Amino acid sequence: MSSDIAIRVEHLSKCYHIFDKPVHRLYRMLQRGNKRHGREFWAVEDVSFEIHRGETVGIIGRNGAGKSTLLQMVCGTLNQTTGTVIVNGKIAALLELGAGFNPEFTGRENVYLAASLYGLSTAEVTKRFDAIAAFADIGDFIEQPVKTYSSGMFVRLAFAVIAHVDADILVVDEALSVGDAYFQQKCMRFLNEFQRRGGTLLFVSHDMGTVNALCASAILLRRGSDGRYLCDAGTAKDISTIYLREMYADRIELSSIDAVPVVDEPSPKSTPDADNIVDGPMAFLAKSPPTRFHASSFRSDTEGFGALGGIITGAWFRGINGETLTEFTSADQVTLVVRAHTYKAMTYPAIGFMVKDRKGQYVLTESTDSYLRAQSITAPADTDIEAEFSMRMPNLVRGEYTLDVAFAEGPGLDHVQHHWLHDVMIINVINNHVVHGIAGAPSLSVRLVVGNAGTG
Ligand SMILES: Nc1ncnc2c1ncn2[C@@H]1O[C@H](COP(=O)(O)OP(=O)(O)OP(=O)(O)O)[C@@H](O)[C@H]1O
Repeated sequence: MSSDIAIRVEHLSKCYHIFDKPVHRLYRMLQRGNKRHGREFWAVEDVSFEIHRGETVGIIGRNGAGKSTLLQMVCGTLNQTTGTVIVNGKIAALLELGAGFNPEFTGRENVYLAASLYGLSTAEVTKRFDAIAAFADIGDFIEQPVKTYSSGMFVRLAFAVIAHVDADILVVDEALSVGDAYFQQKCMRFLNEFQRRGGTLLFVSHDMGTVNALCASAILLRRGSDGRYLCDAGTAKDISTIYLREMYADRIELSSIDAVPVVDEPSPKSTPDADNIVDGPMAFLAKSPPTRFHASSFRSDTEGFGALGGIITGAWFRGINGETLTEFTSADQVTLVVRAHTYKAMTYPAIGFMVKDRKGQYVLTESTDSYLRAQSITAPADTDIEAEFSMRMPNLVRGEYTLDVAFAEGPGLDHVQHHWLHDVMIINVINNHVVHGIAGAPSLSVRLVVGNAGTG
């Protein structure tokens, strides 16, 4: 196999035997495969593809499409019925909660057990144990049997192990990333670094935004309308477009079958809300509902880096009366204050912030640098500096976000990063009307004119 191929799958299939009653499985075993009992179910059929080293590939398909079955065969934890899998390099996977763990063993014992399955010697695990425990960050639970763990703790420990076994290929099911926002950001940083070092990543996801953000290419598994099993590979953009098109095509079919004419509801014409009627009987105007935000307090014990000529010491949202805000909306004028402290005299001190979504993508960033560069600001040693960013927050899609803050010195790209702190604050966004993309348009009003469209 060419040395730049990490995985080659050829005509791979998996057939399960389904039995209506448990006893039928026994009959079949006793009668050496007599097919009278049970029936065959092909979970994966005649799949072929190649993945190059260093590629990040999204594995997509609806529930039951065969993603886990395929990847378990790729990882060697499930035998195929037919076909071949060739893997070039060490592969580690986070596909099933608790796979490779013994529930009766403690977290520590399971680290040794799981890492040994990836070929690490006891001495090698001992050398890495502290780093694994620090990554998992589950405190004293590391000495408890894993059967007492929450699913979040399981994932933390399992991810910590696969992050420390020097895998060349990682297989991660996004559905298992059930950790909190801090842990999720830690995993995303690890995966970004793994990609940067040339690792090959297979990422199972149902979220096309994530697939497009993380992956260059994707593989789509499904059964066609004629019942044939299909596997398409291509760019993430093309494959996610096929997936969404097919999913919505099905929904349109369903809704047209299910649609029942509604006769009792008032027609738009008779809507009694006079505020909605602007000009003419068929024009409707609505105000965009504000998005609600909840901001946690500042946390300084998070991961960070920098030359430490100064440090970030605080960050909070402030209202127009100077009060600290934990709850606000997109309609409110708010100020994000970021405070730093200098340990040395600085020329051009600059402070910036970045709001990240759960996948680690920056959705909102700002810095004092581009606004204040011309003003040649200096700051003596041992001084507090505050940056104030006054704004209205955009209508971000519902979810959990985190805030990174950074303190640098020097203009533009020619700067020293003194302190970059990850995830100093969690920002929860409650938005019931924006469901796609990153944010809703900052609409002043939304109007629908029925009948006279185009007349002004
Ligand atoms: N041990 C088994 N015996 C019989 N059928 C099985 C077995 N394991 C999986 N299947 C079936 O194989 C099909 C593919 O399952 P698989 O778990 O691979 O799908 P998936 O794409 O990973 O789904 P999801 O997105 O829900 O995790 C499903 O119809 C499932 O019911």
